[in-house]
Parts: sequence; structure tokens; C-alpha cells
Amino acid sequence: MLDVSALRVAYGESEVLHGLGFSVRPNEIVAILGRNGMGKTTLMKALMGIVPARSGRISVGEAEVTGLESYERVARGIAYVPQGRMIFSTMTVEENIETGLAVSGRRRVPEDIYELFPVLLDMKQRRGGNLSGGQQQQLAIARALATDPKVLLLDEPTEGIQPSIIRDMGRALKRIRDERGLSIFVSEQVLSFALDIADRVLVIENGEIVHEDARAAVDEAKIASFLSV
Ligand SMILES: Nc1ncnc2c1ncn2[C@@H]1O[C@H](COP(=O)(O)OP(=O)(O)OP(=O)(O)O)[C@@H](O)[C@H]1O
Repeated sequence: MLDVSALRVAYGESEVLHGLGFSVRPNEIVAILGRNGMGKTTLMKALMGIVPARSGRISVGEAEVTGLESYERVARGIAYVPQGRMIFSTMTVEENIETGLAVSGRRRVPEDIYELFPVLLDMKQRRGGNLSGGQQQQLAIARALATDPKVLLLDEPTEGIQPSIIRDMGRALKRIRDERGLSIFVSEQVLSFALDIADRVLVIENGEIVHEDARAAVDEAKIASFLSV
């Protein structure tokens, strides 16, 4: 569903992603692990069209999106939950989710979004800025789902979030995969979370994918060695 090949991205003269490639199938969660500064956020931004690709190809299903603007990629089925969540703090929970609806052509927030994140139903009229970090993360995922995507990108969703909410989020992401058949691509530094949710794990180091394992045959010690400083 999401196919990336030979992707190169640079900031000015400094190349950060050196021709990397991978795919995420429908109904699959792929986690990309890597230490700070290895290029995870840059990769997410390049997939979303926030930073331009120098070369390479990104496609969603049959549609190539490489040269498209971010909003055009959203229309082709990519949704993005950025690092730090970036919800609208002065808007209510419901209004935040509604900002995703324009893309899907729906008028009301589908009930199944609140089923995935019941806490958001209880807090529908609260301002986004008054939610806890974990609740804001759930809101950011809910808003992304309101666009009815085929591919969901999440950049370090566990960052700064307490363990019980991380478990809830893991359960919700697996439900989203199973019930909606989405392709989910998530960047992480927390190995336990990646192993809990992912069907496949990639490791990024200095802008290249240096290791890949199916979850069923994961070499945990090897992956941990990439993550230790
Ligand atoms: N706007 C920018 N201009 C120049 N260099 C940048 C810019 N953003 C990131 N970089 C550099 O690109 C490299 C990859 O950064 P990136 O943020 O993608 O890493 P990351 O793996 O997501 O790390 P983190 O976990 O800290 O978010 C780093 O060397 C970083 O300094």
C-alpha cells in the first residue's frame, strides 16, 4: 500500500536520507526504530510532503505522490500524526476531530472513532489544550482517522506518555489495523512498544535502513544494540 524506493532527502547540502526504501502492506504495522537524529522525523516529513525529496519515489496504492503537496497526499490517503501531536489547543476535542472530516466528505465524526478512544467522547467539549499528553496523542490519532486514510503515519507516538496510555494506544492501533485494514507506519525509540504492535521492524541508522525483522523472528538483542548509544 505504501511503497518507498530510493528516497533521498537533504537539508541544503547536507543529505539526511540516503536512498532508502521499504513497503507497508495493507493490514500491516511496520515500526521504524532508531536513535535521536537518525532521520525518522525527516522520513515522516518527506512521506507527507513537508520536506521535498531530492530523488526517489513514494506511492500509495497505485498513485505516485512523490511530487505532490501535503494536502494532495492527504486526499490520496495518507494521514500523519506528527511528533509532539500538534493538536489545536483552543479548539474542542470534537472540533479538532472535525478538522479531519473535510477530506473524507463526512459531516459527523463517525462513532467508531469514539469507540476506539472512549476518553475523547467523555471530553468532547473540552479544549484540546486542557487534555493530558496521552489524551492529546489519542486526539491526534482520532483526527488523522477522520480523514479516512489508507496509510497512517505516526512519529514517536509514545514520547512523554505514561505506560497505561501507551498500552491503550497499542491496543487501539492494532484494532485500527485489524478492523480497517490500514497500513500503519510508526517511528519509535521504545523497543517494547514497537515489539508489542509491529508486524515488522526496521532499524534506521544515519539515514539508511540497516536491519529488518519480521515480528515472529525478531532479533531483539541485535535491535537493542542499534538503539543503545
Ligand atoms: N530543518 C533542518 N535543517 C537542517 N538539518 C536538519 C533539519 N532537521 C533535521 N536536521 C538534521 O537531520 C538529521 C536527522 O534528523 P531527524 O529529526 O530526522 O532525526 P530523528 O531520527 O527524527 O530524531 P529525533 O528522534 O530527535 O526526532 C539530524 O542530523 C538533524 O540535525
